[in-house]
Amino acid sequence: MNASASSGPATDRRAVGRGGSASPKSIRFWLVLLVLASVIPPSLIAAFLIHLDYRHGQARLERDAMATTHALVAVVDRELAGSRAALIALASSPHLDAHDLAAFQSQASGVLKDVNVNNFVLIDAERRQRVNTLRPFGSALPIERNAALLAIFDTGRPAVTDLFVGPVAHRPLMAIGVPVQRAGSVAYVLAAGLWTDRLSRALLTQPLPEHWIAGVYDSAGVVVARSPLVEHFLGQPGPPSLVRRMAGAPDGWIDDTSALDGTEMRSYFARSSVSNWAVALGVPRAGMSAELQRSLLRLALGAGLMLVASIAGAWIIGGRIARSTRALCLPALALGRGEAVTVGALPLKELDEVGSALTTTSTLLQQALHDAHHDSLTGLANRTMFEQFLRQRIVDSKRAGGDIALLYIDLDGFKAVNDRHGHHVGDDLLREAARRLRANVRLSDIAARLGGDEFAVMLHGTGAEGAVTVAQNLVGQLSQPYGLGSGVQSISASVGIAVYPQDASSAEQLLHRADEAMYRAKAQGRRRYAASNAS
Ligand SMILES: Nc1nc2c(ncn2[C@@H]2O[C@H](COP(=O)(O)OP(=O)(O)OP(=O)(O)O)[C@@H](O)[C@H]2O)c(=O)[nH]1
Repeated sequence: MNASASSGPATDRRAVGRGGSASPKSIRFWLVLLVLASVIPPSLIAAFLIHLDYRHGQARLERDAMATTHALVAVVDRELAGSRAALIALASSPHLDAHDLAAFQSQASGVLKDVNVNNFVLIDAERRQRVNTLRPFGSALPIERNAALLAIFDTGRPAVTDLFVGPVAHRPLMAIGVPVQRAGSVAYVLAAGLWTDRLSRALLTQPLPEHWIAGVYDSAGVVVARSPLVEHFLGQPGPPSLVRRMAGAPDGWIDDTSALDGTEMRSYFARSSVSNWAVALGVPRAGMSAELQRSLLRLALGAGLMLVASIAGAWIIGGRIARSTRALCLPALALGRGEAVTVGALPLKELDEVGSALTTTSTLLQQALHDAHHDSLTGLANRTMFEQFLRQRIVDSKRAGGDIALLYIDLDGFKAVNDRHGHHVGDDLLREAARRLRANVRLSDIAARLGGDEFAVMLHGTGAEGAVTVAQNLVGQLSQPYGLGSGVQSISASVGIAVYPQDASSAEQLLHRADEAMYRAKAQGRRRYAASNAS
């Protein structure tokens, strides 16, 4: 960018003055604001949508977990139902009708191979175990003490025991008992013993998500089966809050229960209608919100990075815009002082357009200034400009010394050219006279058209003697024939000479003296020069 500027922007700004007291914000401020407005609201909306999605996911998970719990109950029930069917079939054995218990044991042992039962026990009304397939027939067998099985003699209805340690098996097991009805009363209770690892294995085969815990609890809330780690928890009472909750509802869920291994869980549970046992499905609470936290963290990181990158970008772009904008200040101020301004290419289109506008305005202004100070016909300085120059030169001369000679020139017989050949020929003659004037003085001298057919030349650093020489030459040059229009025009010129400081002390006086001298030359017969009276 090129711009001529003689004083700093601060001075000019003071000179121009600014209205209003609120300080305007920088382009960087607005760009950063734009970035914040573009990044933060969408990020908040995204966070809200993620949270909404999480809530939907939670609801879905709850439905899935509840459905899985019921499915696990069905698994347990299926296990028990299979055993009960085998029991009912066996209870109708003809060997029992015949009280042939040896044959019955043999039959029961045969059935064991085909059903998911570990042993059969036959209990008589005296509470004695009469058959136990774990022992050969005839072995000494204990008195049955399991209350749930013994109650069948009174209720006549099948029953499922809680977990107990079998007196023959010597291990934790559960049992299903059915009545063996003979002659309208319960003659025997036939029970099937089930090792609980069968249930745990059944739980293990369920496709549960990682860290989910499935547990089967008997009616007393004792762990009957568990997946995983049943070996650590079998026979232990379940978490008290869960056991209490399970006792009060057929199904549901409970928060804040601690699993037996200490994990914070949300536990979903459902009760089996067959056994009065319950199945609980523990879902770690940490896992439930971890995905939400991860998503929100990812979003926050992404938004943060985007924010930092965008603000950095806005800062850089804002800086470029600000620099380019400020680069227009000096040319604009120079333009205000009337100086010629040329603004080079700028990196931003709009600012480049402003720069071009400044250059164009400067060109127009220079043209207007030129027009205001020059004669439009001849291109010479006009009277206004000539007088300004003259005054300035006299000021300079007063300080630094030196003569200024002023030649006042008037064409002789010009009116006749106009009258005879028309104004356009007169104009051409004036233009040619101006050209001859310019051509016959130094570049440092100033030639002007003062009006009509009157011209003036200011000779800087020239005294009376030099002025006479120039005047003589100009009379000769301007009096040469002018080949214009249809013919050759012959006119002449009269020149008056006045010299500063001997003839005048001011610009006006000097002009006046030269004008007087010019009239004297006319009076003396034209085509000549005359010097001021004072010299
Ligand atoms: N063509 C033309 N004529 C002009 C212009 N300005 C003034 N004039 C004419 O120039 C003439 C000047 O008048 P004078 O100075 O009396 O004419 P002159 O014949 O030179 O008279 P003397 O100076 O006494 O010799 C007038 O007729 C004006 O109309 C112009 O721009 N163009």
